Amino acid sequence: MNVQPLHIDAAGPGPDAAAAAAAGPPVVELAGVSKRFGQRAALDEVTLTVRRGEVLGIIGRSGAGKSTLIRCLNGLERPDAGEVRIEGRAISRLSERELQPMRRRIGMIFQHFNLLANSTAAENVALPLKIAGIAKAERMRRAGELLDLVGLSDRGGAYPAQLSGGQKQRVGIARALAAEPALLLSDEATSALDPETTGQILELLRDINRRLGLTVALVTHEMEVVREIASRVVVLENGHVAEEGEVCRVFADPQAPITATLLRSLRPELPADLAARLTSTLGGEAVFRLDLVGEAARAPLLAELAGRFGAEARLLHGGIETIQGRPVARLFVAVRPSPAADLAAIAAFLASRATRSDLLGHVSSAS
Ligand SMILES: Nc1ncnc2c1ncn2[C@@H]1O[C@H](COP(=O)(O)OP(=O)(O)OP(=O)(O)O)[C@@H](O)[C@H]1O
Repeated sequence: MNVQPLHIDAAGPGPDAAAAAAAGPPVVELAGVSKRFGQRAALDEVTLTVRRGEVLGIIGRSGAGKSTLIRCLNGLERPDAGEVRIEGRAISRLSERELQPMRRRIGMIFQHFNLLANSTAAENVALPLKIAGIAKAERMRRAGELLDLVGLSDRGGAYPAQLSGGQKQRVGIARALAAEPALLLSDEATSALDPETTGQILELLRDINRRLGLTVALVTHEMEVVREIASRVVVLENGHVAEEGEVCRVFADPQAPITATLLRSLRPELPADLAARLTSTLGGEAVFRLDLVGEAARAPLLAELAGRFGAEARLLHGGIETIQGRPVARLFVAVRPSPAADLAAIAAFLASRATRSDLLGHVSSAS
C-alpha cells in the first residue's frame, strides 16, 4: 500500500468546496440490488449513487434493510441480483481474495467502537497499516498523525478502558481513516453516545469530510444526525427506496408517508390542551400549521397578515431550525380575521408562502 502523508488544508476548503465535491465522480453505485433471506426481501431493487465528497444518510425503520445495504457495500453480503460498484469496479462477483484490496478502500466505524481492549489507542489506529505490511516505525508515525487529526494526540498510549465513549469513537474514526479509504461507512456510530458527545463526533466527521473530501455513508436511527451532517438522504422501507433527495428538501417537505413518520420526532406538535379545543365551527381564531422554507421562514408573516388582511395573528408554538444552512420554520399560528376579511383569502395567502399549510380548525380563543 502506498502511504502518503496526510495533506490537510489549514482552513479547509469549506462548505462550498464540499458541495462542489458532492458533484464529483461516483464512489458507490448500486444498480437494482436485491437480497432475500428466505421469503424476506431485505433489499428490493435498490439503485443509488454516492458521489465523492458526499455525506449520505440512510434511514428506515428497524428491519428496513439498512444493515444489509451496508454489508453489500463492503462486500460482506453478496446481492442475489443487481450490481455494486466501488470506484467503478463491480464487486458482486469478486472472490474473497479479490475483495481484500477493495475492502481497504472502505473504512468503517461502529456503534460499540470495536477496539482491541489489549492494544493502545495508537496500536488500534495502526492495526490496518500492520495488516497492510507497513513497517512499525512508519505505521506508528502515521497513527500519531491520525490521532492528532481526531484531537487525541496526547492519548496514543491509553488503552480503550481508559478512554471515554467519545474518545473511543475518535480512535475508531482514526483507525477507519488509516488506510486512506475512498468511503467511510458509519453504522449507528453515535447511538451509544450522549447528545453532547454526539455533537462533537458529528463535528469531527463534518470537519474530516470537508478537509479530506471524504465520502461518507451513514446508517442511523437518529434523524438529528442526518439533519446535522448529511447532504443527501435515502429512506428505506421494506428493502426498497421509498424516497431519496437533498436533506433540506426531504426534511422540509417529505413526500413518502414513511419519511413523514420517521421525521415526526423533529416536528413540533400543537400543545394537547389547544388541540383538544379545536372545532370545525367557524369563528374566533383559525389555527394554521405552517412549514416555511428559506426566505419565507424569515419573512415577517404575522405583520403581513395584519397589513394585508387587517387580521390579528399570533404565534402559538413552533420554531426555526437550520437544515443544510437553510432556515426551516414549523409554526402554529392563530389568525383572527377582521370582520371584512375572507378566511379563504388568508388561507390562500399562507398556502402561497408555505411549503405546507393546513387549517387545523377553530377555537373561540387560542390563548
Ligand atoms: N442473515 C440474515 N438471515 C436472515 N434474515 C436476515 C439476515 N439479515 C437480515 N435479515 C432480515 O432482513 C431484513 C432487513 O434486515 P436489516 O438488518 O438489514 O435491517 P435494518 O434496517 O438494518 O434493521 P435495524 O435497524 O433493526 O438494524 C430483516 O427482516 C431481517 O430480519
